[in-house]
Amino acid sequence: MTEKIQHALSESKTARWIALILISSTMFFAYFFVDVLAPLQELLEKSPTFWKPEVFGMIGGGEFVLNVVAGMLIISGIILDKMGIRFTLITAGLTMVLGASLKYYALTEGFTQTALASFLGSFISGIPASAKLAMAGFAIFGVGVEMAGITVSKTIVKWFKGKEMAMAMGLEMAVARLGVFAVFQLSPVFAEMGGPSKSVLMGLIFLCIGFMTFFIYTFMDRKLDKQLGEAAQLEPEDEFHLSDLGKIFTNPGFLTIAGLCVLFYSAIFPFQKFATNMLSSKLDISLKEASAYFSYFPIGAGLLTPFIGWFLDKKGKGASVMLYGAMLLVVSHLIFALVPAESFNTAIALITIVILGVAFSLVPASMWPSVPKIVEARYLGSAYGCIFWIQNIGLMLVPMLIGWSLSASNPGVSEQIAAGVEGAKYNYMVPELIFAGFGVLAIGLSIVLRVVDRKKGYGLELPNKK
Ligand SMILES: C[C@H](NC(=O)[C@@H](N)CCCCN)C(=O)O
Repeated sequence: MTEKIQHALSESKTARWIALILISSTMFFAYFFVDVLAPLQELLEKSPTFWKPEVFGMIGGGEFVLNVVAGMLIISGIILDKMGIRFTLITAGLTMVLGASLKYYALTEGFTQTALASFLGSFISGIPASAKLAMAGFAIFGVGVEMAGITVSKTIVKWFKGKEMAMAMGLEMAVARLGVFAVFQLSPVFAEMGGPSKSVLMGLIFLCIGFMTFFIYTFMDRKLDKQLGEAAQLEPEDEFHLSDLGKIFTNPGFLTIAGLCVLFYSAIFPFQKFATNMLSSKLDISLKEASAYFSYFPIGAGLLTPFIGWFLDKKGKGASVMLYGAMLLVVSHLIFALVPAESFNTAIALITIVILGVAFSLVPASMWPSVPKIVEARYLGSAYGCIFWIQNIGLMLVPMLIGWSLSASNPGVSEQIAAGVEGAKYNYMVPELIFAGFGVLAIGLSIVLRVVDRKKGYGLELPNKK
């Protein structure tokens, strides 16, 4: 058995990194598709789609609906543990392509002529038929992309456990964040060639390439399992059972990390949706300029993440790194909230974005490689699924909370903006204080995590590399 493991494909550095490149490429295309409409809000408000900002926001949240409400993320985790990595990667890839195709079809001219369009337009008239179908497609895509996310995490653990695990996870996230950067640069260019549907079509084509890289990876996965032979086969008592969900939800380490995850990411991903407008209001610059400043946030954070991962593999200190990340999160949101617009300038904005970017590298780099240390391998997929599920609840609800708080703390401003009043803009102090509040709670949970780690001996402060 030991000999088999010694000769396994995963012991070859080249093979491990090729496996990582293949699965990370899919995540690049997947994250590209997630935000493909984000830079096109203004275009979509016009003919032929006529999507109002609320409709646009609702479609953004649609990504998480099936995962949260129908519990699809928990089901995805169970599928992963029961059916294995290859089956789940293919299912996730096909689900993403199916959902993306529906979203594309919703934006085509052909769809407007169909009976389905007439039917979808016959109820809730405030939401156009195209938006309803696009939201359904995005919800299906959302199931696929989150299923892909948990499967990729489990795959990295399979190849890199005891080796460069955190660095590999950091690199995968870096590649995914490059996808976000790429879409902010390219989607407007594609839209200039043929409207939003062209951008979505390009995103769909990219996803098909991503499906191919997942597919190619499955051959490596099969080979690795074959080489490991019975070493890879679980004993009957090692198989996943539904009752393991109970073990996950009563594990104090899991509960603390899941709480930390929802609080931290609620102050990052929903913030990304409002950041351009916030910077443009506070710095009194155009949306285009503000968006250009902010596009460096995901790429900067992404580039730093593998280095933090490398440090965690060598030196450990994962739980402490999560605490420092939460602290930086609070500092940056407090600067955005409390520095008055008169004193806020480009330099302060950039420094604050850098601080937030560092937080966005520290926490993900240390959080995801910590999960295999707190749960057993046989239900690792379900544990990732459950954490993502809890996180998705926040990602679905927080944008609504922020939108509501923005309107409530700026009475009459949206009407002025709609009426084209010169100089009308939002003050983001209250939403920013809410984001900072999530950070304060995350600091509290990071401290709890260090205590739980010491008590239970998870080894979160130990290096990953043996
Ligand atoms: C690895 C981690 N991914 C997630 O947290 C996903 N559940 C959410 C992705 C949302 C994309 N709009 C990450 O990217 O840090």
